[in-house]
Amino acid sequence: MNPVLAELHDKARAVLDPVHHDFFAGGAGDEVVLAENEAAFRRLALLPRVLRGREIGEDFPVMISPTAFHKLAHPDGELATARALSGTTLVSSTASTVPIADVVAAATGPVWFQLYVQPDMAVTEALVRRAEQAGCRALVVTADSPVFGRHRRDLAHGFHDLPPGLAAENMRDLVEPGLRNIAMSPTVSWEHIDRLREMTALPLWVKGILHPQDAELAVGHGVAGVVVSNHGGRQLDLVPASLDALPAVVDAVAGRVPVALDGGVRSGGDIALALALGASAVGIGRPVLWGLAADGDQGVRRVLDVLRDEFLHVLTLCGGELSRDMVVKRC
Ligand SMILES: Cc1cc2nc3c(=O)[nH]c(=O)nc-3n(C[C@H](O)[C@H](O)[C@H](O)COP(=O)(O)O)c2cc1C
Ligand SMILES: CCCCC(=O)C(=O)O
Repeated sequence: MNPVLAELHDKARAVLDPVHHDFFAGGAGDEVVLAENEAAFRRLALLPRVLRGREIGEDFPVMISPTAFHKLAHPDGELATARALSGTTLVSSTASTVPIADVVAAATGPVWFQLYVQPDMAVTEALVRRAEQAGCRALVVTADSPVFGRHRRDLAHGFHDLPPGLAAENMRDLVEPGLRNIAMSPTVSWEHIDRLREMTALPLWVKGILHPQDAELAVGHGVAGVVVSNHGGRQLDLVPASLDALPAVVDAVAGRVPVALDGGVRSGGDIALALALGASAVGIGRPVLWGLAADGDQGVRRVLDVLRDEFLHVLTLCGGELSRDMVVKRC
């Protein structure tokens, strides 16, 4: 892990209510997948190419993955995260504690809207219109959550509601006045993806793909991209590390749409490994929350800056290009 990220996590742990720290840090079940997401990177090595004789560009293929409830981390919540982007894309959660229009207004980079499809499609449509009117550039439908994950740390703390004064603001006054809960439903299907495509011209990504046949289905349903993700180990605690699931999805998609990855990315080297295995970009979840809790927008900026600097350094050391033949197992 990049030491700056470790330092920011230490600082976040010191300032956060332990219940909120554990909400951010925790995973589902025995937290096997949570640990595996990071461990998977340590099992791989990169074989650099040399003497390629080229300067590298400044492209930084990183997005901020959608995470809920930023006001639990910092009083400015998602506004602080949005201010820190300087060109990086923020995927803003349905469960943000700031309305999406305010997130976009504060943003210094593109904002995409992460959508939990609501079984009442009138509610889903109202969310989509809200995201469109706010100026979001894409929708990211989270597909790995037919039901809430069971997070033992939250259950042990009895944490199931936001404290008074905080709410999932995007869920206010949709269809009718008042605040709705975010529903997760096993009835959500590819048919909803088709309906969303008819409903909006925004590019539609699907997040939470692990099985190559689902990647194939996603392409068949006309998505603009897929995100290989296990929700940071917060849903099914039986799945592979997202890095280990990546190559089969990349093969199934075969270049037809971009394939992003999130889960366990903690250094510039991790970004390079994911790209070498075929990811077009990576998403960062918890480290952004640690930066936010430690130091608001400055902390988030620091996370992005150290990852950018480290990634470009690793890329230079690798000869400026990354491909699957450069990845080997450590023995
Ligand atoms: C506290 C927390 C809240 C999250 N909330 C959402 C969410 O609202 N929507 C979503 O699609 N994913 C959510 N995720 C999953 C992240 O988008 C992402 O897949 C995961 O955090 C990536 O792993 P990382 O934290 O190891 O970088 C959440 C993750 C965390 C840690
Ligand atoms: C309704 C909030 C969902 C947040 C989430 O996706 C998570 O905590 O992993």
